[in-house]
Amino acid sequence: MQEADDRPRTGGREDIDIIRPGDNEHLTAFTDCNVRAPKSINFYRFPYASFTRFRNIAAAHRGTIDSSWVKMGGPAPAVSAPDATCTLLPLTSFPKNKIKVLLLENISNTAVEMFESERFQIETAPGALTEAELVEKLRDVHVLGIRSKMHVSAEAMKAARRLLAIGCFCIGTNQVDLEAANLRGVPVFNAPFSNTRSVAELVIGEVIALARQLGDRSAELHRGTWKKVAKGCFEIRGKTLGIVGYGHIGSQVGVLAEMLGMQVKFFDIATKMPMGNNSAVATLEELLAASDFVTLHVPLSDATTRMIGAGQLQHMRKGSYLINASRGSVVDLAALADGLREGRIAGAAVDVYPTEPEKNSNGFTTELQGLANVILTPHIGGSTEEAQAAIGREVATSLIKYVNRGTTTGAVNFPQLEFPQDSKSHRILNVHQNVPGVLRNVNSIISDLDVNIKAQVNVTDSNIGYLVMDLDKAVSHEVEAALRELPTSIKTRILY
Ligand SMILES: NC(=O)c1ccc[n+]([C@@H]2O[C@H](COP(=O)([O-])OP(=O)(O)OC[C@H]3O[C@@H](n4cnc5c(N)ncnc54)[C@H](O)[C@@H]3O)[C@@H](O)[C@H]2O)c1
Ligand SMILES: O=C(O)CC[C@@H](O)C(=O)O
Repeated sequence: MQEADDRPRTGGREDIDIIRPGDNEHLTAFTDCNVRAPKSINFYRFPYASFTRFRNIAAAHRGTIDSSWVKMGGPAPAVSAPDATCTLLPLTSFPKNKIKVLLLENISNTAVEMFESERFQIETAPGALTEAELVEKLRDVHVLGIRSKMHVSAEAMKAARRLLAIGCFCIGTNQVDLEAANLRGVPVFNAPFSNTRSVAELVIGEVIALARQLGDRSAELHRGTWKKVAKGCFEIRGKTLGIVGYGHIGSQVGVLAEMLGMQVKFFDIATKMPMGNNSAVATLEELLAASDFVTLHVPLSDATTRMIGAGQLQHMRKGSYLINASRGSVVDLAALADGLREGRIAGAAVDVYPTEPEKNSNGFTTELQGLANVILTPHIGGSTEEAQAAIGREVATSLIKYVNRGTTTGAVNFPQLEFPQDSKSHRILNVHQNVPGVLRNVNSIISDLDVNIKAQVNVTDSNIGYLVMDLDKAVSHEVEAALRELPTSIKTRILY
């Protein structure tokens, strides 16, 4: 939502002309701010002027009064001490302080501060919610922010009548029913590479830790057992690292591993440019058979669910290691536990699990607990201060740009659109079913109303179309109302 040119103008220490004191009230108000960017009005109350009246004036200016400033009753204060200060918001099509943002799972303060500076209402919670709790919360939420735990189902979205957008403050978006969101006109944003380096560094650390059995040695000493051994411990120099999924994280791991003297091979379903001396292999089986360490960096999909099971573990070299920091369901953990017990797999580092606790305080069990040379971490691949701050900034920026301007660049389930808006026009955003005849109907509304369109862009995917129109302020509300009525319309908004 953005400032309109025709918002109430106030000048430096000038009376505000909409204030008309009643017969028995003497109320003056003026602002200390300049004409182009008014920020606040100070109210000076004389006998009989009521707080309600202040509030009404503030509301007329799309402002909010900080009530702690209000001193009711008593003698008129000196002019230098205002009774109340009304903070002005820019006049928008939907007041920003009515936009409700729900942020779950300990989302970084960087994001919270960005939403605060937009004056959105923010509610935060440290963990994920149950589906029933989410449904209840989503009733009046406009923007939902989650990380990897909160599952957002089609059912939960049904109740979310006001939901404009979802932000996944992470890379993975498998926790959201993306198609249901698309069909409801709700774009989903993520941070595709803000935690890439953090995951890659964790994986490199784990390669060394597994090769030297660091987890076990450390645990033994914590228990008071001194066990100085070289058997079964190796340098990683010259060993082969096999990377499954050579995207952002996989390729970064490949670069770092090569710097440490490893040979790097990768398998990806897409053709990828190898970094440095990394080389592609044609099949997963070939990769598994050629690697001393196998690390998984695929997204969760039908094809990757249980992509490493008993059969694939049989293809791995005897005494090799497996690292999974992708998604829990990519590996059959029972089969991995068997492989580890039998000694075919010499060690594993696992960061992600098919089922993970919703909150930090909840208990956790896995079939891998108690096995030798197994490093278990609680889904911390992206959990560094650097990554969380960068993710907070990136996803909050996308959400704010969508709320304020309708920009969908970076949305993972939505037609992509971004173009600047001329401040003299209003912008209408219309998400509609992608069926024949929609644009004909839109254009007939426009020609009936004799509207001057300044810009019109329609982008589509297989389900929906996203139409953005900048047009004359004088007719924008009529056009918006007519578009809303079209049976093909899913969501229609107006911005100014
Ligand atoms: N542990 C953590 O904290 C953590 C942090 C970030 C990301 N992740 C997970 O890591 C995954 C990968 O992240 P990324 O940024 O590298 O994603 P990416 O999209 O950049 O790369 C994924 C790669 O996997 C490939 N791929 C997809 N399906 C495949 C298949 N069946 N076989 C082989 N290759 C396949 C893709 O072509 C792509 O190159 C994310 O989807 C997320 O689930 C985990
Ligand atoms: O921090 C998280 O919750 C998720 C991290 C990771 O799995 C991701 O998808 O980015």
